Order: sequence, then structure tokens, then C-alpha cells
Amino acid sequence: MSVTVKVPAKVNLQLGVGPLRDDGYHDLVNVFHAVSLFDEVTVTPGPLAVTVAGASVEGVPTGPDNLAAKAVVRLAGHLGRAPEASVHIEKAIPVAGGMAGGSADAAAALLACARLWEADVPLPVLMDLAADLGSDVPFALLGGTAVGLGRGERLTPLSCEGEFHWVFALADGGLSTPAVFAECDRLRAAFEAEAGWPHESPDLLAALASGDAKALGAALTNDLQPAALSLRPSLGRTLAAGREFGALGELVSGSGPTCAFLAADAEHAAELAAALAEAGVARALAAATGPVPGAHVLS
Ligand SMILES: C[C@](O)(CO)[C@H](O)COP(=O)(O)OP(=O)(O)OC[C@H]1O[C@@H](n2ccc(N)nc2=O)[C@H](O)[C@@H]1O
Ligand SMILES: Nc1ncnc2c1ncn2[C@@H]1O[C@H](COP(=O)(O)OP(=O)(O)OP(=O)(O)O)[C@@H](O)[C@H]1O
Repeated sequence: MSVTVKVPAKVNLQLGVGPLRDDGYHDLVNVFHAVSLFDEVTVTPGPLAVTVAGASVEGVPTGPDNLAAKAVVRLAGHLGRAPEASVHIEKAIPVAGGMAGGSADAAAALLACARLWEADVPLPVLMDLAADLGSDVPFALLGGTAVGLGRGERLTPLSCEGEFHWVFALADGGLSTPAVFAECDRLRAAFEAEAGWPHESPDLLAALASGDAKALGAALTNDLQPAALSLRPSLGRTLAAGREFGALGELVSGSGPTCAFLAADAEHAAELAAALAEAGVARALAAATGPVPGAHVLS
């Protein structure tokens, strides 16, 4: 018997970053949006092991450091049983790309093992286990569009009308999430910019609720973007190219280096992806739509 779970990537439509907390995290206003780039995680009975396959899986650990393995151990500990599951990850979400690929695999492994072990774990408990594994993990279980407060784990679903069309410019090499948050703190200190308390953007919430892509494009913001650009200046060219080719909005996804571009419809997305590929400003381009559901069992 095996269980396969399909799980989406995320893009952050608003990432408001508050001051550094005593525990090393930042309080956020984090508007998550699940998009149609998916990993598939399959668990089979057997000793704990992780295998990974996909077009670009460099840097993904196959030992106990893999977030999916940590999820297996965490759930087994909660249930008081041995962490017996062999995990296979089919990876399409870019690695260390700011699209929460590792978090998605952890969420998928939690759900898959709960099913494999026939354990009745209530959703709120699964959400708490997910939050222990990482700030982005609970959203990968929930999917759709949602705002995350605290370190991003306290989620409230948001009303989102229709479907939005995205193009993602994948970069060579990743960016480390802690390094990007640290660079954000460094830049704020260097420019003596006080980190204010972030607030949800009313324009963004209205654009989502009405399905207005043009208004959404104008409302996209990411407080980590200056830090990602400081660590990877070439992203400035990528973002400028998308603007020049008529994207409705563009921003770095989360901690980067993936850049996200909003298109008017599927045709516009295909044109935008072709123009960005032609301009040579990305390792690869991927078109996707959002919102899509969170982690769910396939078999
Ligand atoms: C940038 C985002 O992807 C936006 O959704 C997330 O905030 C990051 O979430 P994540 O990768 O699940 O991050 P975690 O594994 O929880 O934390 C990794 C590190 O990122 C930094 N971190 C993360 C979340 C947060 N609210 N404040 C932080 O400062 C901390 O240095 C932390 O040690
Ligand atoms: N299942 C996994 N898939 C990808 N990376 C993993 C996994 N487990 C552990 N890692 C490690 O975590 C690092 C960050 O990977 P991930 O792809 O989750 O980054 P990210 O998308 O930038 O994260 P986020 O957007 O949540 O900040 C990788 O460089 C890798 O060393």
C-alpha cells in the first residue's frame, strides 16, 4: 500500500515584515496564494528513507534533514509510534526559490503518513504539527489564498474571486531564507529605517475579492524584496524585463530568488513567458494559475 499527496507552491502577494522578535523570527502580514506548480509525495511502509526526483533537485537533502523526513518523525512522535515510512518526492517546485517547496513536502508527508498509518489526526492538530516544522508549512495544508499573522503560521482564509494567471522566472541557485531576513534587518539598520508594524493592504484584499487582476498587480508588495535584490542584484533586470513586457505587476516571491509576474489571462501569460525567455533573464519560466487547493491525497 502507498499514499500519494499532491501539494502546491506558494507566492506571497503581500509580505509585510515587522521588527525582529526576541525568538529570532519576525512578525509578518503574509498574504499566501497557492499556485499550480506541484510536488507529489508518496509514502510506503518501510524504514524511514527519502528519495527525490525531478528536473532540478540539486541541494535537496535525502537524509534526516529533508523537511519531509522531519515531518514523518514529528507525526510519529505525536502518535507514539515508530517513524516507518519510505518517502519519495517528485519535485517540480523550485528548490530554495521562495516558493516553499520544502514546506510543501513537509505538509504532504504529514498528510500522507496520517493516511498510511490510518491515524485520525484532527486538522487543528495537523496544523500545529505543521507550524512546528516551519512557518510556511500550515499554508501548504490549507491552500487557496490566506493571510498569515505571527511568524506566518496563524492563518485566515481570504475571499478570492476567479483565477489569476502567473509567470514565474526561476533563477540559477537559491537564496537562504534566514540570510534574506538577516539582510532585511541589516538594510533597515544601515538606513536607520524603523521597522513599523505591518498592516493588511485594503487595496490588495479588495482586488482579490473582486478578481481584478489589474488592481492586484498594482497592490503586490514584498518587504523582503530589497534584501533579495541586495543579495542577488541580477533580479533587478528580471523584474524590469517583466515590467517592460507588460506584466500587470511583478515582485520577488517570498525570500526569492524566483520572480513572479501577473498576467491578464492565459494568452498574456504565454506571451510574457516567451518574451522573458527570449530576453535571457531567467534559468527557466513557468506559467501557473492560482488559487489552487492545498495538500490533498491522490491515491
Ligand atoms: C519568507 C517566507 O517564505 C514567506 O512566506 C517565510 O516567512 C519563511 O518561512 P519558512 O521558510 O517556513 O521559515 P522557517 O523555517 O519558519 O524559518 C527559517 C528562518 O527564517 C527566518 N524567519 C522566518 C519566518 C519569520 N516570520 N521570520 C523570520 O525571521 C528566521 O531566521 C528563521 O530561523
Ligand atoms: N523537501 C525539501 N525540498 C527542498 N529543499 C529542502 C527539502 N528539505 C530540506 N530542504 C532544504 O531547505 C532549503 C530551502 O528549501 P526550499 O525549497 O523549501 O526553500 P524556499 O522555497 O526558499 O523556502 P520558503 O519559501 O519556505 O522560505 C534547501 O536549500 C534544502 O537545503
